[in-house]
Amino acid sequence: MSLLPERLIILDRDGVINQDSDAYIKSLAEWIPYPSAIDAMARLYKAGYTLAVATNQSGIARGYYDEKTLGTMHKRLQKLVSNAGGEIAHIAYCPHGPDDICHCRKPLPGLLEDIQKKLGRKTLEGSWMVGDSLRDLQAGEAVGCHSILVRTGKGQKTEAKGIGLEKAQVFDDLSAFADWLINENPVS
Ligand SMILES: O=P(O)(O)OC[C@@H](O)[C@H]1O[C@@H](OP(=O)(O)O)[C@@H](O)[C@@H](O)[C@@H]1O
Ligand SMILES: [Mg+2]
Ligand SMILES: [Zn+2]
Repeated sequence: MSLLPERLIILDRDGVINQDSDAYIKSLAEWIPYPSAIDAMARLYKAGYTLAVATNQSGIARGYYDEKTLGTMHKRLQKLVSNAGGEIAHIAYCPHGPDDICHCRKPLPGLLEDIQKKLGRKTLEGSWMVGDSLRDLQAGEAVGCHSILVRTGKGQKTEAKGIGLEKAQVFDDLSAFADWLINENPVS
């Protein structure tokens, strides 16, 4: 596994890996992955990238579901990616709500710092943060990540708002970003 920061891709979950909902993703049945995203994760892994996930899960603080249920979603995600030949090195989540004043709720960088520590990285400078919301990109930029906005989930709305996207590259979905990273932008 490469320890080069540019070989680390940190993915937002809802709206990037799986369908999002304004009513939150409250159960395994509601967790519906984008098939092309699972395939893209496996392709990136096979191309030598390390994958991690950083996700806000305020639905826990709001009482919509519990950490056990969230765990079933993440077990399913890990299995799907592993069956496709990939692997997720770490899934970091924030269970808090907006009023909990934690350090891990994006746009704060706490989840990414957790990933950095867990993966034993010196820096995230030059790593990739892929999200559908501005707060995902803000969390990444706070620790020096390249910003990748995808148009799935809330991505089209984020793009239309046009705020804070000066440093972002925009792709239709995770698969299109994977194509670009693997085929057009060979990393040393
Ligand atoms: O996109 P990631 O970070 O993986 O997860 C987002 C979810 O936790 C939920 O985050 C909520 O935001 P608030 O937490 O209520 O501000 C809403 O945007 C929901 O629609 C969304 O499902
Ligand atoms: Mg999202
Ligand atoms: Zn938190």
